[in-house]
Amino acid sequence: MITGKALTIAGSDSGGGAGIQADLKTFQELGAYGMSVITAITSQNTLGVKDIHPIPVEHVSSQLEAIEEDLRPEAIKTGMLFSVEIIEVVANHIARYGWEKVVVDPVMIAKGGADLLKKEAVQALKKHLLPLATIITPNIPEAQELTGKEIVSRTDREEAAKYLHSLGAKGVVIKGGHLEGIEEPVDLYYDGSSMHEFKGKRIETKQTHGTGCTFAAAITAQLALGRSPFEAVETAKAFIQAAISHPLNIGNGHGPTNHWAYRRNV
Ligand SMILES: Nc1ncnc2c1ncn2[C@@H]1O[C@H](COP(=O)(O)OP(=O)(O)OP(=O)(O)O)[C@@H](O)[C@H]1O
Ligand SMILES: Cc1ncc(CO)c(N)n1
Repeated sequence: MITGKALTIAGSDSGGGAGIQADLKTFQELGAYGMSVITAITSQNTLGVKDIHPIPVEHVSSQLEAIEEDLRPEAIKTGMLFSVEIIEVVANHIARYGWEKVVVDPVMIAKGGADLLKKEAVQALKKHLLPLATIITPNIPEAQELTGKEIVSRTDREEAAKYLHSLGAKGVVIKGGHLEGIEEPVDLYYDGSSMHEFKGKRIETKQTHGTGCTFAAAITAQLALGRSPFEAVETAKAFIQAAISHPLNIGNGHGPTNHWAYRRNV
């Protein structure tokens, strides 16, 4: 029976626009039951990240165990994982428990420039987590980091998607929020056999804090509710478009997106 239990394994954003908070709000809006494993606590607002407190690995591990014991998730999402140790413990548990429908958002750098993943942890993410991914959702700078190649053209994006698929990710979405010189924010989706472009309408705004988290969380909620990966990405694109199009205008920096805009159809 599908009950829509969705788990986010990510960092806490005290400002509420990204990380665990964005994920849980998105799960709720899309009708999934939200659960969380917190990997790090960030002191953060729309102006930037002030401090990061990683959670000891033993406690990341015990959160994962508590969930498996009683509330087996139907889809999971990983966000900020911060260190090699946390990546290893998360990947080990996912593999051991046989958790399926895994959305990997390879969070690396916050909008203000803070490192949310240590540089040396990129290899661990590729080695341990990518092979478990149902869908990986890098933005352009993350895709460049994961492939070691500059990404400018559509062909570059296609090659990056194919490379990440060859490392074990069943589906790859190269997000287009950072595409320069291209008017529309096109997200390229590759499922191992065909490429599909999900097109959006670019909104000129600073209110884009947590867009990546929200997008990946929407995919996760849809997978937890039994939708196909294609349908999940399609709905996530509509969800993030609505969330960016109806800004809340709070905070003095990169404000959060509006998580309730999609459901309330404003
Ligand atoms: N200005 C914009 N207007 C419309 N859609 C956008 C805009 N910016 C990003 N998007 C969309 O939002 C989603 C997230 O993409 P983006 O590339 O911004 O992720 P990200 O860089 O990982 O976000 P973050 O690191 O802030 O959480 C994608 O579907 C992208 O196309
Ligand atoms: C905790 C957290 N995760 C992810 C991001 C990326 O948006 C952020 N700024 N903070």
